Amino acid sequence: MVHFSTIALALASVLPQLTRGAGLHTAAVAKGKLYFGSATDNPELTDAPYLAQLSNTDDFGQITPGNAQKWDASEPSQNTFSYTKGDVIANLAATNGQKLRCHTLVWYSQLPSWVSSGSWTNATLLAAMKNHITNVVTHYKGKCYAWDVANEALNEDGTYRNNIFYQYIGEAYLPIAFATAAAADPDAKLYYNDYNIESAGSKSTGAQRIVKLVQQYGAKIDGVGLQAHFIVGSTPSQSAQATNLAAFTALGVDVAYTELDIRMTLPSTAALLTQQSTDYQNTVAACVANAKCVGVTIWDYTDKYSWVPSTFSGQGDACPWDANLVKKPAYAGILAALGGTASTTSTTTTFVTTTTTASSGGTGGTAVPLYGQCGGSGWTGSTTCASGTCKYGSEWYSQCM
Ligand SMILES: O[C@@H]1[C@@H](O)[C@H](O[C@@H]2CO[C@@H](O[C@@H]3CO[C@@H](O[C@@H]4CO[C@@H](O)[C@H](O)[C@H]4O)[C@H](O)[C@H]3O)[C@H](O)[C@H]2O)OC[C@H]1O
Repeated sequence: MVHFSTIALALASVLPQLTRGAGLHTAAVAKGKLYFGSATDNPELTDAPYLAQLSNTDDFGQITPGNAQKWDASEPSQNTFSYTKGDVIANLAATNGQKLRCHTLVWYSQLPSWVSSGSWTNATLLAAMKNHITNVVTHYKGKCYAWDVANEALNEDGTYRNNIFYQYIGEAYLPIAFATAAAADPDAKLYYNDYNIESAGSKSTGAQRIVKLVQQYGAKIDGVGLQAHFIVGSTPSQSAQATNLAAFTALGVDVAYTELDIRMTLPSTAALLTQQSTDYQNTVAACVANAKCVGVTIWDYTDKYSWVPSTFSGQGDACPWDANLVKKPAYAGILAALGGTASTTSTTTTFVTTTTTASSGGTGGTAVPLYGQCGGSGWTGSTTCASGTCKYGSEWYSQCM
């Protein structure tokens, strides 16, 4: 049996576009994207190994605060602003040289009770919303690559969610929110962000309607964030996602996957992990194929800190790194979509996958996946792939070369 590294070296010598040893962000940039990133949250930043990997700019060129900038955190009582937690993550991004995606200004959830249960009129809620946006965006002015200005304004059928803002202000709250954010930080990219808009349908059409509404109002909207909280085996196909992305970008806005994770019903199996890898690969490949898809953010990188188990009972293992910070097959799927190749670090298993041409000239051609260097933390059994199989947890893999 020929060891995979022999094959990889041979291919690399005739395939000049291979990006040897690139991590996710490095590979994404090589594909013309601005970043590959991860959400994070303040409590987990005390976990040194977690923080080290989050700060690894080969994998992550952008971070997003998962909770620290939400209304309940940033303005817990009216006109009293709290930026301590958000500043920790903004400063981490600056220290690491990572972009910061800022999340989120106007959302029906995680509102302080003074907003959600307040006694409002059209004028008072409008003033409170504008005051919130102006203060928060001004505080972070110059630090946010992008703001999720409005989050989850739609029902599944594409109609407006009957949130407190819609009740008192009507649909105008959306363009007013965008205009207010633009006035406070003209350089930040301003996004509408939602889930279940990743393939064509009523909700995606509703999000396109919001883009046009904001544009018709004369306010700035730069992009649409597709959260992409997917389920293993039910993730939209690459072509369905590509078609959907094109419908947004035809409106003149950027797109980004902003909260990607792909959960499964536990316990995980080798088959589920393999399907999860395929689902991640298809999603990232859809972004790669659209020139106006600027990047992909995963909603935290490790199962150790994923929001999924606490929200969806019996489900989890949604991230590309497991709870021991070991890369799962999903990592290889993402890297394959980004055209990256493998490296091996001293602390984690890294998969070898490349998608490139088989022609000596290096143009055009067929995808050539190279799977799996077995070995490293989490792997047992044949850790060198010498026998053609290796074991992760209780499951054997047969993709080793
Ligand atoms: O610590 C966590 C935060 O991480 C968490 O962040 C939010 C998570 O996602 C966004 O909001 C959720 C999006 O998914 C919705 O459920 C969907 C229901 O339809 C299904 O088909 C789909 O697969 C599901 O994803 C949730 O209902 C939303 O809450 C939001 O943008 C993030 O801020 O927030 C809670 C904290 O405890």
